[in-house]
Amino acid sequence: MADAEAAGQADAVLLAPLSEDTFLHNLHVRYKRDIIYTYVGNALVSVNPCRALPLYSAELVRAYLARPPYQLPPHLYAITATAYRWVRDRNETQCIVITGESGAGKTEAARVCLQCAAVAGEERGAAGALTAAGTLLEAFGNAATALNHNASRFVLFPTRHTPHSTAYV
Ligand SMILES: Nc1ncnc2c1ncn2[C@@H]1O[C@H](COP(=O)(O)OP(=O)(O)OP(=O)(O)O)[C@@H](O)[C@H]1O
Repeated sequence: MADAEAAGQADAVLLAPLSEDTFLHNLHVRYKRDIIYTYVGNALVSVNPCRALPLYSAELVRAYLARPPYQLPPHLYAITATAYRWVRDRNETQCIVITGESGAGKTEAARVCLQCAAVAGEERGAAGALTAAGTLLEAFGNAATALNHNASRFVLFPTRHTPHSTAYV
């Protein structure tokens, strides 16, 4: 229980009182424990850790795919798994909107979402191919700026088509 409290509130909507101060304090508490994802209702806030954290694996993708939303801690996998289920089960096109200032981690977040979708679709080698394609595009289209040593200087509009004939962006 004390541990859960020390980890902050997983969904900022449940903060009492909810204010800018308590919201930022909650993100800070979680960030100090390497918990970079926090829900705000059905949106996800991600804080750039600026270092590699052991938060990503195919096993974890499968765990998020196997559970309903909100049963596991906030994660990009939960967002992507929910979108994937809507594509698979309801044949509805889904769009994941990722926004933030330069260097916030949008490109990394998009990569995580696409890798999750590749694992979800059981496409062998797709996750690796996506990473390789991203690295190649970034070699031509990225540059260092004051805010980000690897800033995207081009527009990337990844669209993933599934056997269900819907696009996954
Ligand atoms: N989840 C993460 N884990 C570890 N490092 C990260 C993560 N997200 C971002 N970073 C680090 O921050 C850097 C900047 O992230 P990224 O390029 O994704 O930002 P961006 O929002 O796409 O920036 P820009 O709009 O300038 O292109 C990355 O090169 C990486 O070093």
